[in-house]
Amino acid sequence: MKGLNVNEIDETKESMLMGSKRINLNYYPKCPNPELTVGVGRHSDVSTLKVLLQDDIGGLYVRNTETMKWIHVPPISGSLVINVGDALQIMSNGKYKSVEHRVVANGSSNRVSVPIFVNPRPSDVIGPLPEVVQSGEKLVYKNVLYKDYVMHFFRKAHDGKATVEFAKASF
Ligand SMILES: O=C(O)CCC(=O)C(=O)O
Ligand SMILES: [Fe+2]
Repeated sequence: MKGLNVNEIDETKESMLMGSKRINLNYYPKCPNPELTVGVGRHSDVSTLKVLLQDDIGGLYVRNTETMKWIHVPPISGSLVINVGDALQIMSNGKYKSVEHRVVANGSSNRVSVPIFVNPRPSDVIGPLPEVVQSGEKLVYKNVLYKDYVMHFFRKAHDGKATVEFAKASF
């Protein structure tokens, strides 16, 4: 938060940054032809942050934004993978970028993943934090009701980093 000029987290900010949590339970049965199927299609998470305890199976890929190449996250059992999500991209006015990722099933093992999503509350209106834009920088994102943002994400198929366009400022 220091990198965003935020030195104090009051109740409103606490709610916007971490007012609700969600846990997903993902099961990827072993798949004889992983290249012919989709584990989880490419997307960014709608959360502020996501925390995922790793096992030794692997299958999570993240996208390098410069080369656009997919990088396999090395499965280090017991380590935590922490992803920036769209809510933090919006609140940081684009300084922190949510990571595009996808999941490929494994050819020889079943895999279970249990990501923990730390989110704003559904009733929070999120937008670039005042501390981030106090120097007068251009607003890249507008204020959106977080519930509307999440509904927009779930109404469509996964489509990479397109969800965050919903919160793009249009002026
Ligand atoms: O299973 C994984 O490694 C990640 C799953 C995921 O991206 C998600 O649940 O949003
Ligand atoms: Fe995800």
